[in-house]
Amino acid sequence: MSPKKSYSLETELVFTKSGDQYNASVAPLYQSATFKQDSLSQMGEYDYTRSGNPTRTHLQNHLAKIMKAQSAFAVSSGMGCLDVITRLLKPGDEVIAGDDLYGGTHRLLTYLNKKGDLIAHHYDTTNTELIKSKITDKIKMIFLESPTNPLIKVVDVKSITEHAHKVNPDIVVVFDNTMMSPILMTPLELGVDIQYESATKYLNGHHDIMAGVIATRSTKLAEQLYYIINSTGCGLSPFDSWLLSRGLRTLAIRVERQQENCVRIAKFLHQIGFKVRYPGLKSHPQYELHSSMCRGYGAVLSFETGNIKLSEKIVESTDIFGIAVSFGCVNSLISMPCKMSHASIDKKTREEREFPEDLIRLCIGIENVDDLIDDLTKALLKSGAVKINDRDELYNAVGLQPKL
Ligand SMILES: Cc1ncc(COP(=O)(O)O)c(C=O)c1O
Ligand SMILES: N[C@@H](CCSC[C@H](N)C(=O)O)C(=O)O
Repeated sequence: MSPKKSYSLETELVFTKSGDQYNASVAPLYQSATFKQDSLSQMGEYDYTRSGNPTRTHLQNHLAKIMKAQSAFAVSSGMGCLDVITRLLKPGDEVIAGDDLYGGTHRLLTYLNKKGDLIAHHYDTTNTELIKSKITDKIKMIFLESPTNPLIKVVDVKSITEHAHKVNPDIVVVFDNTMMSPILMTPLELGVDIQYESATKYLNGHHDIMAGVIATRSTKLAEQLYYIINSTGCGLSPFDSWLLSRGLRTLAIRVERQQENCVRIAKFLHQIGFKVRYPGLKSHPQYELHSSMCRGYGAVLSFETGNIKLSEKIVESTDIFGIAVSFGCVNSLISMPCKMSHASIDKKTREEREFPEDLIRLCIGIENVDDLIDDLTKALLKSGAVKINDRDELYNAVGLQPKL
C-alpha cells in the first residue's frame, strides 16, 4: 500500500474522514457516557467516556495530524493541559519557566512551588544564553511560550530545546502554542517534547467552549499523559469535542483574516506614535527570530499609552471591540492585562518583570478592518489620547483614506 498522502495544512484542516458506518460527512456526536459490551470476553474499543469516546478520538486524530504529532489529547481547558503536564513531575523536581508566561500559568506554577510539588526558576527566556547557562542535570522540565501573552516576547525555541536535550535527553521541553496556533507554528518540529495550547482561543475560534490540547511525538510521554487524563477525568466532553472539530475546520481562513486586520491596526497605532508590541512589525526587536520560527504573526498586539487612566478611557470608549479577556475569536476584544487576564500575577512581581500597568491588549477578529480602525480612532479621540481635532485630520496625518 502506498503511504498515506498528506496535504497542505489548509486542506488537512478541512479534509477529514468521518469513519462513520453511514458515511456521514461530519463525524457524528457520541453523546454517551457508557458503551455496552458484546460479552464479558469480547469487550469493544470504548467502555466509558472518561477513558475514551469516538467523538474525542476523531478530534484527537485530526489534531495530531495538524500538529505533526504522534498523539494528541483534548482536555477541558488550557490550564487543564498544564495541570496534566505538571503531574508528570515528581515532588521537588526543578523546572525552568519563563518570567513572562500567561498569568494563569504563573499562578499554577507558583501554587505548585509553594506546596513543594516543584521548584520553579523563572528567567527571561528571551535571553537565550542565560537560559542555556541555567540548564543543568537537575532540571526536569522547561516551560516556554512564544510570543508571550501579552508582552509579545519571542523565545528561541529551537536553540534552547537543542541545548536542553544535549545537557540531558530526558529534560521535557514544554511549549505553550496558544498565541500562534498550529497554522502559524509547529513547535514539535522545532524539537519540543510536549506542545499544548488553549483551544478556547484560535483552535475553536468562537468563544463558545473551553478546551485544551496536548500533543507529543513520544510514545512514552503519550502513555503517561493518557494515564493522567483518564485518572483525573479531564478529557474533553463529547459535545465540546464535536464543537472543537467544527471550529477547527475554519482555523486557516480565520487566522489569515484576523492577522491581515491585525497587521493594519498595528501599523496604524505605530504610525500614530504608540509603543506597539507585535511580532509582525519590523520594529519588533525579535522580528527576524519570530519570522524564522513561524508562518505568520497572529492577531494579538499590545500597546502602551504612558498613562493608566488614559488607557482605561480608551478601553471604555470602543464600541466594536468588546471589553473581555481571551483572544483568537472571530470578534475583536480590548483589555488591560494588569486588571484582567494577568491580574493573577501580583503587583510586585509585575513591577519586577517590567509589566506596564497602562498596557492595552487588542485581540483582533474578522470584522471589516476599516470599521475596527474607525472604532479605535473614535476611542483615541474621545479619550484625548491623540491631540488632533477629528478623524479626518488623524487619518490624514497617518496617510489613511477615511471610510465614507
Ligand atoms: C497563553 C495561554 N496559555 C494558556 C491559557 C489557559 O487556557 P484556558 O483559559 O483555556 O484554560 C491561556 C488563557 O487562558 C493563555 O493565554
Ligand atoms: N479570570 C481568569 C482570567 C482569564 S485570562 C484568559 C486568557 N488567557 C487571556 O489572556 O485573556 C483567570 O483568573 O484565570
